[in-house]
Amino acid sequence: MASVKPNKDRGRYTNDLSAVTRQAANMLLLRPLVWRVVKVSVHGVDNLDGLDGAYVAVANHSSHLDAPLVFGALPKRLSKYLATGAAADYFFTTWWKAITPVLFFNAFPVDRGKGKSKQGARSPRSHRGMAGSLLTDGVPLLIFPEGTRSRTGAMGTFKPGAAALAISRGVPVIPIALVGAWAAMPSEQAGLPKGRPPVHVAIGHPMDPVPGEIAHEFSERIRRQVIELHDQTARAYGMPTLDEYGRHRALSQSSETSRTASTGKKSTPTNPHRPSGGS
Ligand SMILES: CCCCCCCCCCCCCCCC(=O)OC[C@@H](O)COP(=O)(O)O
Repeated sequence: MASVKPNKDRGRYTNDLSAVTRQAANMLLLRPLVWRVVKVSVHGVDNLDGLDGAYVAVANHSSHLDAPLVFGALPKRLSKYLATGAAADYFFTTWWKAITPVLFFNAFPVDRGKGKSKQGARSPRSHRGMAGSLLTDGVPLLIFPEGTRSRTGAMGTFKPGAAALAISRGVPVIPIALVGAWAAMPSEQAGLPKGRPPVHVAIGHPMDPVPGEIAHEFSERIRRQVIELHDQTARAYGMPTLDEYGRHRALSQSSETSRTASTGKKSTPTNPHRPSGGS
């Protein structure tokens, strides 16, 4: 059963001193670093005029730049207490892996059903209820509903949890599309982006569930809105749309199938925005 103890475990997410320190660390350290290694353009901040109180921000996930991009793009009044859902099996296995997401992004653990459950350790399902409790406390959430970074640039399916949370707590969803983040820093790349590639953060109008809408339906509507924001921006700046990434993946898969059949060797996905043979 859930082992979240309300005040002990959640107090730090609403702590004022932590919030001010986090904002300063983001504004003075991480934002300048990220804005230096990629050329960031933010669109649609006006769509958030008048938005107050808790919300769920939902974005496509393609790189480790994604959380810093969202924190750096949102107005300060909205990012102050923002807490980011981070994979428990990836970021919360040791204190040193948790330190960056917790200090900069107010991260809370999300279970993906992965990871080993050692005796005495938290089970892979022990953080259930945490996100809902934070929203109830008035803490806005940043959730990447794909649950994993894109390996190809295309967008994956959305888990309906973010939509379900917004419905159950009666808060709006802010749809956000991150364009160019995969090309800038794909998951297999160890270092920082090279050549200051362009990245766009497109923020949409807050979305409310319509009466009677169930989580899967709302989630699908949010996903379509993220795709729309992504592709409108991508077309405007001559960058690949999600469909183009999807087609490229399909082509690579079919050419890989024929290559594997003839050579027995496997290849990794290529980046349609990079010269072939580039690192
Ligand atoms: C300029 C470089 C700046 C680098 C900052 C690094 C900060 C990384 C912390 C981000 C924490 C946000 C959590 C994102 C949501 C999440 O946890 O997604 C899972 C993946 O992510 C890792 O799993 P996977 O994609 O499956 O390998």
